[in-house]
Amino acid sequence: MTDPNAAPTSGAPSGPATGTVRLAVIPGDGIGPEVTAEALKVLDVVAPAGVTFEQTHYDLGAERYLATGEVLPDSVLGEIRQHDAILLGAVGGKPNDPNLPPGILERGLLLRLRFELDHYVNLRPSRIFPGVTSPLAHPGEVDFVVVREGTEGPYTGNGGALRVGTPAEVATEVSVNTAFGVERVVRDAFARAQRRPRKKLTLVHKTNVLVHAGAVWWRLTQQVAREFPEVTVDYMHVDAAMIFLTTDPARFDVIVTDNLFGDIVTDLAAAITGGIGLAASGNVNPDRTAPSMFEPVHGSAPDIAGQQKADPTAAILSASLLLDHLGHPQAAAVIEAAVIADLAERAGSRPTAEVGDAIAARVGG
Ligand SMILES: NC(=O)c1ccc[n+]([C@@H]2O[C@H](COP(=O)([O-])OP(=O)(O)OC[C@H]3O[C@@H](n4cnc5c(N)ncnc54)[C@H](O)[C@@H]3O)[C@@H](O)[C@H]2O)c1
Ligand SMILES: CC(C)[C@H](C(=O)O)[C@@H](O)C(=O)O
Ligand SMILES: [Mg+2]
Repeated sequence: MTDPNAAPTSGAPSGPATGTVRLAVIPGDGIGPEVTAEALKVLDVVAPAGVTFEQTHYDLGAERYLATGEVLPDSVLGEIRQHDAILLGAVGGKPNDPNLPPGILERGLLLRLRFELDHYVNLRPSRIFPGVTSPLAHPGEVDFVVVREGTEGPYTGNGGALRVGTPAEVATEVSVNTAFGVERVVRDAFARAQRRPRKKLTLVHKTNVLVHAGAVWWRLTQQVAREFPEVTVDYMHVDAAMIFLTTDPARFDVIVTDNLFGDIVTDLAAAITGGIGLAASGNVNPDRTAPSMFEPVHGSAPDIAGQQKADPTAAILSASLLLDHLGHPQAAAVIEAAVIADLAERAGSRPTAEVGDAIAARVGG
């Protein structure tokens, strides 16, 4: 999916990657390998002139953990760091799978990659493509992007538990919000809003209750807004945002929000724009100090894994975001156009590989 916001200031390529693009591929668990195979199929046929992808596949995920106890060895992280970009399928087992310690793959693998590679912009575009049915009766023209903070909030692991298993148990999961972290993601979101036709930014938070974190977000949003006088700034409490996302999603242009709110907002955004199988994302390091990582918003979907029931469109659109990030907007647009054409003609469900074949054929043809 073409990032309509690629810009020279933030989140944008410093120049097209030519020659060999080193791509780290982490298919992961459940439907991850199934959808990743289709994204790679499409990347194969779209490879922009003069560019070849040199893929390194990493068998990180539940199987490796269960066989070896390894989640993300430092040496592997070091190797991944040497790549130009990462394509990830999904990781994790069944929710509350007794064979996997809670969060072992989510925290130990996925979040570790996002944190160590400084993916502070978690970019999640939402759009209702022509021909796609939204569960909303009158969704209107929906085309917004969520800029979810990716390295802070309640995700940092700043917490603990006391007297576990007793009636006096206490558990904390502290939300970390640094001025540095908030300001940089807010500035990135403003820059994206500035480049979009509607030039509107909505801060989504809960400043009426989370008063400390909320104050940092609110103040820095106001402050950074002065650098972007053309951008209209709106604010919405996250609970009210859930109302408007379902009653009038067309009002949103760029949403900026913290890590946890962004996680929740983007699953709803996916649902109202045709389903989780269509929702793409980029974990972007706008400063390019490490490779960015592209992945569908969805998880490993253990309930449909191994059955060729997964929709690979989100993974394919994530590959499009990847190309755009690497400085190939035209190739990215070709993939997006192929997806749009395929979506317009979809009738009934098709096996995962058939969807990939159909999109790859449009891209190649
Ligand atoms: N980025 C990631 O790797 C990521 C993201 C979310 C969840 N997870 C992990 O995935 C596992 C399952 O989590 P969950 O069930 O909460 O969320 P999920 O996104 O895997 O699945 C939610 C529902 O959406 C459906 N679904 C998901 N992707 C689909 C697709 N491409 N096509 C059609 N239907 C699709 C599933 O069948 C399921 O009914 C957990 O271990 C969770 O931690 C990983
Ligand atoms: C699996 C989990 C760590 C992850 C998140 O919460 O960010 C997922 O839900 C997502 O949306 O990518
Ligand atoms: Mg999520």
